[in-house]
Amino acid sequence: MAASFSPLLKLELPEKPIQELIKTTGKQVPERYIYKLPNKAADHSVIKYMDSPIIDFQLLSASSLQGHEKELRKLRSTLSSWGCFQLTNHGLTSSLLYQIREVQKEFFALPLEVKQKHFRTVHWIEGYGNDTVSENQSYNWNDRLHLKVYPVDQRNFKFWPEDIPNFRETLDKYTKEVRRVLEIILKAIAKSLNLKEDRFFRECEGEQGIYMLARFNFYPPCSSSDHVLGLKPHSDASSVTILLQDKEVEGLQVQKDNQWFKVPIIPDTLFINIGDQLEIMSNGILKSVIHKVVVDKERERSSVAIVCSPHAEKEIGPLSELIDKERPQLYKTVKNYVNMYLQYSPTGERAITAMKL
Ligand SMILES: O=C(O)CCC(=O)C(=O)O
Ligand SMILES: [Fe+2]
Repeated sequence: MAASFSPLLKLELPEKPIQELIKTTGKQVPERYIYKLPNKAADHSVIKYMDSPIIDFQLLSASSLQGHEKELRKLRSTLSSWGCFQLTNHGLTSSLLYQIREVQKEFFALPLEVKQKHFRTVHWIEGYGNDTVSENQSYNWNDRLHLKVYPVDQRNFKFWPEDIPNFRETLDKYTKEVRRVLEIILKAIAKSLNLKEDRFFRECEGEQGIYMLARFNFYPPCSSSDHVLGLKPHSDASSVTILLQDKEVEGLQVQKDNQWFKVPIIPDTLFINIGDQLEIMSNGILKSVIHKVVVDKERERSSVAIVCSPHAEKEIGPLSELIDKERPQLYKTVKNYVNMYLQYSPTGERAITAMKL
């Protein structure tokens, strides 16, 4: 059975980026940014660190290596409990990680007149700006730049800053490297579930190529940081998200068994999380992790997420190999899940809940 969509909501975008807002409001947090639910989780001191294992990319990629099978078992176990892990030995050089962080820094440091040439609209996320929310929902304390990076012919250069000389080249290089990692990760995940190695990869790649969106997140500091959230609790719409955290400033937290855990910063690792679409395809074996971002009182924080999804026209649903008597089909099938997600998330509800049978 295919899922149906709720009617379009009235969506709102903040008038100004936070970076501009804080120039005029000083320490006062505007009402619309105050996160209304009890937000004890913003208190770093009482939250433990996530202790999911670190996964070694080299061991995942070569079946000939001793330790490959063990790493696959670790992968399956962490993805069905935490829904995320930190990846080491991925082959992205420190110099490339430095460069992508540098171009990001340069973008957010550009004057508003320049950045606003790349403003997003209320109708679609690509471009510079905050997230849309529906009436009465609070805004995230976060300025973002979203850019389609793959397939290459889908790039919309009007959103790409031309004032930063290395921007295109760096993002292009970064995308290629993340795609390389993504392919191996998707293959390893399939193997870990005893599926054919290319099962998830082909499902995501389809005929049109996997869809990759780069999301540059920038969280200015907020002196009343326990009243705001950089990102409200959410799961990603993606199959898989590959995230480069800030080098120094923590903020990302993940939920497991209704408890929040801080994600530690481990130099040069990538943080990988399962998104809703892989939870659906795996018939609920893999968990699309709920996560949020808290804001630092004094220091700005940045991250670069690459969210990877099948093409909108590709119908997705639980794989037949993962449905049986013990594990009946848990989710409907759907086309353009991202669109469905974008209709639900401004309300604070999870689209994946509507996908359950
Ligand atoms: O900034 C982070 O660490 C997380 C970003 C995130 O969750 C997202 O972009 O979906
Ligand atoms: Fe996220």
